[in-house]
Amino acid sequence: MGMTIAEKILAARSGNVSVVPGQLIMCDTSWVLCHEITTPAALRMLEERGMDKVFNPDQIVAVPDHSVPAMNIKAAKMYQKLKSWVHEKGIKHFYDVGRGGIAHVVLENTGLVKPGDTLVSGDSHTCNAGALGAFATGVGSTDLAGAIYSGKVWFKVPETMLIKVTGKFNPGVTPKDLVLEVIKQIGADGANYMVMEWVGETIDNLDMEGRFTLTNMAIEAGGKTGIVAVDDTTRAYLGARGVTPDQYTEYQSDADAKYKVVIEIDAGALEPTVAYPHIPSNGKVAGTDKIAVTHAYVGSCTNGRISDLREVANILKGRKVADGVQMIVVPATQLIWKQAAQEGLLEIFVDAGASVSYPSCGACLGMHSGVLGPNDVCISSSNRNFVGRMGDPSAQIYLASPATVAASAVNGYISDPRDFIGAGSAAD
Ligand SMILES: CC(C)[C@H](C(=O)O)[C@@H](O)C(=O)O
Ligand code: SF4
Repeated sequence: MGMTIAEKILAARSGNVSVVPGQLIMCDTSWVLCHEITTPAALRMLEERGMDKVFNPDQIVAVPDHSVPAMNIKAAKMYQKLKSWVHEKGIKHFYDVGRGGIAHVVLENTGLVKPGDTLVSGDSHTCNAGALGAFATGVGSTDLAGAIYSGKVWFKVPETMLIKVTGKFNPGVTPKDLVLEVIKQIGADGANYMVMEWVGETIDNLDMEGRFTLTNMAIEAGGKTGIVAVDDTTRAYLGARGVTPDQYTEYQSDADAKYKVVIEIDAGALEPTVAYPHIPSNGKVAGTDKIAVTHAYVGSCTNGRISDLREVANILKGRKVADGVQMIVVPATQLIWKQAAQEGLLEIFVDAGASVSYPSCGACLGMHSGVLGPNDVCISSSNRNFVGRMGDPSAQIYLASPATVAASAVNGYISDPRDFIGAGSAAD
């Protein structure tokens, strides 16, 4: 029987000729990604059992990102725990504060995770790396501890959902709008424990940044991970990071692979979409209701990349953030921060009256640098709008593309970015 890309990777990494959905397998993990929030608990589990070792320090990547630079003593201690472990175990892929940023985005750029690899981390957005044709997923602290110790992790082989996307994005419509529309259609549990495999001419024409936005949000539909097959775009992206095809294995889904669900989307019919509180599946067309905002947030592992910042700058250039709106822009990594500075984007943000923050998760999950107060209303380019996600439980979070966030920041209420851009900009 034919297999999907994900099934082929899981078969290869578990030493099986083939696997079928539902099968329990023990897999080798190519990479374990560690940040300072969930790794300390995993390390404590290992220490308490006298199992304080790592399977291979060279297959572990450590990036403190959520609560850095530390905003309180507790956060400082978690950071210290990660850092001292990294030094003790000789983990060389360590992207310290000032050298990294948001772990998932840092990882994209390192060239470490390659097509055909397996990656686990104690973070639900690990699915981000699936855009590279890898099987990447978040696990709990116990499985994380097991992976750190043994380099192995068990999985129930997931079913796969096929998402076929055809047509061309209209100006002002972006991959974020596509993924919000898919989640709206299938629901926040619509892909429960499934791999979301993205195919079709629209995906073929999409750059890697856009693909990462799609795979990143698989978890918001309950997905085990998202995945995109390797093509020339992937090869070129990896090539630019010094990774050549002889260093990885490309898998493609068989023509007779079995899919649990197939959905089809016409990208040309998409509109800028906003997920209303308090669930990412609550999408409506941007500008449907005139909702005043107090905060506008551009950042996160979903949409804090250079192309996102360029879209924001396109709209903010020569304009001002509305009075009464606090706009925060967070380039996802140090490299992106530097590139944005070189391209003059940071200056555009500052001239518009936006605050530019240092690379971290920060306000995305309400930890620091922009925590929302009672009844605040935030339009955010991140991925979750749950109650209390960014601060006070009475705050309202609306999710959208960076372009929609920028348009809303300028108007002071949730707005359609197409009102700000002519044909041929933003998504082109
Ligand atoms: C803190 C971490 C465990 C969490 C996750 O797993 O996703 C965070 O990154 C988030 O986005 O909510
Ligand atoms: S940026 Fe937000 S969603 Fe991404 S890992 Fe950090 S907290 Fe989680």
